Amino acid sequence: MEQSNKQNNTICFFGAGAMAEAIVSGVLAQGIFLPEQVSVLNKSNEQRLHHLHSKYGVTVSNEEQQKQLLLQQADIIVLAMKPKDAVAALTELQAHIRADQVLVSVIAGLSITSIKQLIGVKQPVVRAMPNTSSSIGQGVTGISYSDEVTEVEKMTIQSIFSAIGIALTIDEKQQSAITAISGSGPAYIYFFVEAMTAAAEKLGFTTADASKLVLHTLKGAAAMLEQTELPAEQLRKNVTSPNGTTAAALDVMIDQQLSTTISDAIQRACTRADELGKEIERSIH
Ligand SMILES: NC(=O)C1=CN([C@@H]2O[C@H](COP(=O)(O)OP(=O)(O)OC[C@H]3O[C@@H](n4cnc5c(N)ncnc54)[C@H](OP(=O)(O)O)[C@@H]3O)[C@@H](O)[C@H]2O)C=CC1
Ligand SMILES: O=C(O)[C@@H]1CCC=N1
Repeated sequence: MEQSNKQNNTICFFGAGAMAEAIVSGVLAQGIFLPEQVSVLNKSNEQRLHHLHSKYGVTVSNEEQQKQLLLQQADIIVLAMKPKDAVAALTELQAHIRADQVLVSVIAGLSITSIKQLIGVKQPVVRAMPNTSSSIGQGVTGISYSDEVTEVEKMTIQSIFSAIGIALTIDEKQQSAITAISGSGPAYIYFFVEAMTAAAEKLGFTTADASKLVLHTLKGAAAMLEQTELPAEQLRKNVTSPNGTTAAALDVMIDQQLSTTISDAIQRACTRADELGKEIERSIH
C-alpha cells in the first residue's frame, strides 16, 4: 500500500484488451496503483469489462458519460486500442484531455507527432512499447518522450514500467525496431514452443508430457543464459557433440536457413510497425 504512487493518483486505460490487462495486472501486483486508482474503458465488449472488474477490482466502463468523467479525472491516460482505432479514439479524447494529463500510447507505429496532431501540441506524450510479459513483472518496455514531459513525469512513467519488467529509454526512431524484437518477441518464442511440442507429440509423448518437457527445457535454457552469462553461441556449442544428435538437428535448421527466416521475419515486423504508423498518418490528413 505504501508503494502506491502518490504523485499520480489515477490511471485510465483507454482500451481493455490483452496489453491493457497485462499492464493493469502488473501494476496492481507490484503495488504501483491500487484497484481504486485504476479505470479501464472500452468501446462495447461488456463481457471483457466484467472480467477485468471481477478479476482486478478496477473501475470499468463503456458508457459515454462515465468514460468522459474517468478520462477527465485521470492523471495518466494509457491509449491501448488497435492502431486502426487510434484516430477515432484520439479524436474523441481531444475534447476531454487537459494539458496536465500525461498521455501514454502503447500503440504500435503511432508516432508522437501523429498524437500531437490529433490532440494538440502542449500535451506531455509518452510512446511506450511494452510486451505481454508485463503481466507477471517480466516485461520489456521501450519508452520515448515528447519534449513536454517533465523530469518528474519521466520518473513516474519509468517507475511504472520498471515495476513490471525492464524499461529502456530509447530514441523514438528505435520504436519500430523494439516493437519487432521485444514487443512481438514473446509470440515468436510461443510459436517455437508450439512447434517443439507438436514434434514431441509426434515422437509419442502425451500432450501433457510434451508441454512439460518443452517448458522446462525453455526455462532451463533461459536460466542458463541469465545465470552463467555465457554467450548463447557458447552454450549452444556445449550441447552440441561432434557428429551427435544436436549437430544433426542444427544441420537441418542451417540447411533450411532458419537464421535467415528469423532475421527476415523480424525485419518484416519492423517494417510493418512503420507501415502502421504511415497508415495512421494518411488517415489524419
Ligand atoms: N498485445 C501485445 O502483445 C501488444 C500490443 N501492443 C499495442 O497495444 C494495443 C492494443 O493491443 P491489444 O491489447 O493486443 O488489442 P485488443 O484487440 O486485445 O484490445 C483493443 C481494445 O481497444 C478497445 N477499443 C477500440 N476502440 C476503442 C475506442 N474508440 N474507445 C475505447 N476503447 C476502444 C477495444 O474495445 P472493444 O473490445 O469493446 O471493441 C479493446 O478493448 C495495440 O495498438 C498494439 O499495437 C503493444 C505491445 C504489445
Ligand atoms: O502485433 C502487434 O501489432 C502488437 C505490437 C507488438 C505486439 N503486438
